[in-house]
Amino acid sequence: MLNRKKLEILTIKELKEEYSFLSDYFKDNLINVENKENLTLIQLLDSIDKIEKEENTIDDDQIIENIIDYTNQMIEFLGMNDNKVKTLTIYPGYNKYGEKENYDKIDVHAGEIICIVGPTGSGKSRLLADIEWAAQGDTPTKRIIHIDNNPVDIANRFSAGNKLVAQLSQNMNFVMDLTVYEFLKLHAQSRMVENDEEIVKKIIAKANELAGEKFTKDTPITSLSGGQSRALMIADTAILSSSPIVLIDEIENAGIDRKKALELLVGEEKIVIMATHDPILALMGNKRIVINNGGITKIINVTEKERSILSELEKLDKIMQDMRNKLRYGKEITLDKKI
Ligand SMILES: Nc1ncnc2c1ncn2[C@@H]1O[C@H](COP(=O)(O)OP(=O)(O)OP(=O)(O)O)[C@@H](O)[C@H]1O
Repeated sequence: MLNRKKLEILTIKELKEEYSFLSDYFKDNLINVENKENLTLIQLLDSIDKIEKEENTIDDDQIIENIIDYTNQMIEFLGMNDNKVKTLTIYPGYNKYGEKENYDKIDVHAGEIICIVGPTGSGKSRLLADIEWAAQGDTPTKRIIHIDNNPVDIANRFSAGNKLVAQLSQNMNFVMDLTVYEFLKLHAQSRMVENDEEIVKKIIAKANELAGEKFTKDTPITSLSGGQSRALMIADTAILSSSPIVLIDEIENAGIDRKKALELLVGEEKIVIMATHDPILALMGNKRIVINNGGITKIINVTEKERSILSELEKLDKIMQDMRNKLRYGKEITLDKKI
């Protein structure tokens, strides 16, 4: 989407590169951009003198509003809708013995959670890497990944700014000397969102809901605990990142409310794919992909029957969490409830 903020920052040249149809729009509407491609639209309008504006009835605000409306309608019409992914498809490759995987394809839809399970060394991280890489038969597994029924074009595969996939790994180490607020504000500005203050506040509030111990906007990011920084990155990925696909390599030991974390990510219509052996997370998923010897051997749909166990598991989990807290705060361990 184009908004006023983005329009204020991008030069005419950058605008035309991102929205090629604007070249015709400028011509048709007699906006002369020749030799002015390095200016922003606002600078260009400022450079036209008053008399010329009056003669040609040029109204800056009207022009800006029209360009934003026109661009967003064209984005919609051409199906360019920024980075929204409806379906991710995995086509079969080969296991470590060179045997073909036995399935036609696996479709994953926006808002779904997929878990990857399998013994140590079986190839879970490899599958995550295939997805991150948008593999085109060019990885050891020879799998092919399609996004919205098409291979990912080369620019998108390697572009840093427009990443399809956000990767949340177990270790988050910040080295920048910034407060939480400054860090998020920078990210919000780089994404050119209009209401950055509001978004930064929302991310901090959500991250604090996920993290055990609260932090403030003035906390330096280098002094966040492991759980707090992970909570911050999850909230940031859910709310601010444009990446429609989120890959998570093990979330269970992160010291955060993992159920809320997943709900937050999926609530934003992301596709979440994670390697996990945590039964609570697995039951929150829609499907489980089972891997053995480098190959996908089974795809299990989580049934209502399986999911009905979730509330029991959550009760057990709460007992464990309470015990952990007792340990943490130096209390005696007691079992308050009957299991
Ligand atoms: N189909 C395959 N063909 C060839 N090599 C493969 C295949 N699948 C996985 N491998 C390789 O096997 C090794 C182990 O795989 P990987 O690290 O993905 O396992 P994992 O299940 O994530 O293990 P862990 O649970 O210990 O983290 C890696 O070097 C990986 O590249």
